[in-house]
Amino acid sequence: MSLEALKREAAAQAVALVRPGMRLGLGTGSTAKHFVDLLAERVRDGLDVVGVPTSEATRAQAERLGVRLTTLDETPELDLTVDGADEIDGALRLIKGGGGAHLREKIVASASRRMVVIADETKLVETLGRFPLPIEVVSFGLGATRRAVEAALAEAGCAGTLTVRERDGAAFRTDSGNLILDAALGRIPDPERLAEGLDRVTGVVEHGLFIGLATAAILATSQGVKVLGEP
Ligand SMILES: O=C(CO)[C@H](O)[C@H](O)COP(=O)(O)O
Repeated sequence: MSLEALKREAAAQAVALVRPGMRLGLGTGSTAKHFVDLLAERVRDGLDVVGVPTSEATRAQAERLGVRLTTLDETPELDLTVDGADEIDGALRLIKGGGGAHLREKIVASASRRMVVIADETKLVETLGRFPLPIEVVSFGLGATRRAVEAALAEAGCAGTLTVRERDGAAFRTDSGNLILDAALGRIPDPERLAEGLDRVTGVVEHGLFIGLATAAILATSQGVKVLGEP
């Protein structure tokens, strides 16, 4: 099976968890895109749900496909968020933000009773950190924020380089207009400690470590679907 087929399979399993009347968080990325596609098919068949998109890209896709949308202002509590991830460990800790949407993704997941991660098997790791950790920062004071982030990384036993994310030769801007520092660390020995350290840095808007948020992960493998946690 191709990677794309595995992602779609994980998305299909997650769509099966959706019940009429649910308030959903709609994730961002290529795997979450399959989920929104498949959800829209069920909506066309009469399923009544409402969703909060985690990015402008997901908003555009859901609107185009006729999935009814709301906001966290109108609907501050959600039943289920389904989203992809860049890395998942056995304790359901995640790295997210490869698409630069982790700020809204974390807000939406935090407002949700359950967060189910969908991914292909390549995302499951022993130790987080092979994927560069995205850290969203405000552009004002970037040099000082960068130094404070480096100190937080060192304090948490991480070594590596920080790169300002670019796209098409210019600094990448998130949906909220901020910059992203990608931290290439190789491994993160203590994700909780690093998350706490980064949370304390003024100028950091949000980082891509999701700890204690995912309640389950649906991982599509070439041998079938593997589920971690309680979906
Ligand atoms: O966190 C994300 C976006 O900010 C995505 O969920 C993550 O990058 C995974 O994307 P994909 O399903 O395309 O591999």
